[in-house]
Amino acid sequence: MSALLQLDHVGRSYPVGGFFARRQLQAVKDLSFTLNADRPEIFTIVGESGSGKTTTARMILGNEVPTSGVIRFLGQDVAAIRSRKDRLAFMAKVQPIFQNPFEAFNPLTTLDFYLYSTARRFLGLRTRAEIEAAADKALQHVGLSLVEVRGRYSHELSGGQLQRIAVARALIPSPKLIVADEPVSMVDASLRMSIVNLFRTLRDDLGVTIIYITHDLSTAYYISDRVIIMHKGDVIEAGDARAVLGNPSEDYSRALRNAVLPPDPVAARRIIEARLERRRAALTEAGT
Ligand SMILES: Nc1ncnc2c1ncn2[C@@H]1O[C@H](COP(=O)(O)OP(=O)(O)OP(=O)(O)O)[C@@H](O)[C@H]1O
Repeated sequence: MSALLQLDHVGRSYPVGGFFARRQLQAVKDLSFTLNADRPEIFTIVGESGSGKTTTARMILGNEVPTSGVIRFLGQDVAAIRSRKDRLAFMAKVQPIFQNPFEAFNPLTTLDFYLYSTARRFLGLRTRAEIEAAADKALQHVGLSLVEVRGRYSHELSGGQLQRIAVARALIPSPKLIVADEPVSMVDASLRMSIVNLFRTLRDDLGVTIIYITHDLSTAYYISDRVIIMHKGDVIEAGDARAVLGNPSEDYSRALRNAVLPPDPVAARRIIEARLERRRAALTEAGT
């Protein structure tokens, strides 16, 4: 078996109470797992708030360096990637999807711009026709098309549609791994299943492995192949998703149920409205 991603006794601690303080908060403790390069899967990390999920995602994406252990992507130590060229090559293969699609896109920039600039940056495309073809192809994979998206702004679309566009953008460089950190918690409950179903399609049709990070036990149960459950930085359960999530032990299943975030599209809208307002005010003040 060749490993796509290997976490080998990975830990991450932070000083508590100031930089020179002796106490450390162990956000992630001794985490090990391997994703197989030959078998795309949906690998889910479930856990209540503060259990270390986002810290793990940030380390896998190379945005945070482990304080112990090593993360290897296709055999390469992620923390040791230094040059701009190597970093770009890594980012092409490992793409993130973030929680809040309303924050991922600048409200004053049309959405097609993000797709075009990703195609230019990662694929090195230069002509308008090539760039548009790459954007359209990626959008088709998520059930959209360039005709539907061209010239539109984030506030014109729902959270579910925006998250699809975020997935399309991530697909442009043909990644091997997508790290999706709470990708449906800001999406209307009725649209969540369609987004997680999309992850299945990406796994099956494009051979992309997905690391799906969530509080949401129902979508986790529905789409995951394997799951780990984290609690205060530790993995307290790991294995086949049906076995682990179908039969969780009392304590943590209760803790997780309590931790499930309500769908909050209203809050997401409020964030975007406030950002738009701030930008409009700044533009007016600058006299433009
Ligand atoms: N940069 C940092 N400095 C100090 N402590 C941090 C930092 N990042 C995370 N932590 C702490 O590490 C712990 C794990 O945080 P993390 O964000 O990884 O958890 P999580 O499971 O993703 O939670 P949530 O679902 O609320 O995002 C928390 O106690 C958090 O406060």
